[in-house]
Amino acid sequence: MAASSSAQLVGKLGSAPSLPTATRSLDRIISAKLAQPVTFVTGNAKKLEEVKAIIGGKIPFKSVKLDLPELQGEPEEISKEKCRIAARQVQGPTLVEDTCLCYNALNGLPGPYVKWFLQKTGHEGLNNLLLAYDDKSAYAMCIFSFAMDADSEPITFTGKTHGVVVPARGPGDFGWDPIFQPDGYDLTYAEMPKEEKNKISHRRRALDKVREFFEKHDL
Ligand SMILES: O=c1[nH]cnc2c1ncn2[C@@H]1O[C@H](COP(=O)(O)OP(=O)(O)O)[C@@H](O)[C@H]1O
Ligand SMILES: [Mg+2]
Repeated sequence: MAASSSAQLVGKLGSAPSLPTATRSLDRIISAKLAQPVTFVTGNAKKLEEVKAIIGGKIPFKSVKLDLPELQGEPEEISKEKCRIAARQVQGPTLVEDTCLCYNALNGLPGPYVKWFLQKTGHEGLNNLLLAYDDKSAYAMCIFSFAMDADSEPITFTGKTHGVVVPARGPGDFGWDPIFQPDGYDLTYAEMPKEEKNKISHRRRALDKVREFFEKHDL
């Protein structure tokens, strides 16, 4: 979807012969950049769905399905390292993201390791981790990393949404969505209409920053 909309955009820009010269030359620069869209690398179909819904058509990107190895460490470094590995394969502008669910009572854990906790212990296990604490507050965090190519240092864009961890409610088709209830809502991410989640989510907030960066640098 995004790939085809960027192709349409390139097509549109390329067929504007009646524009003033200054605009035309700017168009040429933009067209040249759009000719090589950003490759969003992810092995997670649900993430891709949301990224498309949030920035599809706004940033020219295509996607490649690839499960990348993840370093252990601080969330920002994990995302950056994912990006370095991905950029070597893409050989061009590369975007990746890593997502964390961070419990305040546990100083940010499970954080980047939530994937393995979810896989091994499910929603119930993720709730049980907080049994010993009154504080059920948490934040969802998404860190996108972007690199122009394999030789450039990735830049990161972080988005956070604060909320509480609750017993699972709602459809279970995306990760820990059923156990995360964002502040100001009576609904978990899973119970909210997709469009609503995409307006306030950690992913949306991070992607707003990615988009600002692309706009600022005329990419
Ligand atoms: O927006 C979200 N809602 C619920 N679960 C999510 C969301 N984003 C990522 N996850 C889940 O959080 C875990 C950590 O994500 P990570 O970024 O390492 O996933 P990936 O390796 O599948 O790309 C995974 O289990 C993923 O499915
Ligand atoms: Mg991860």
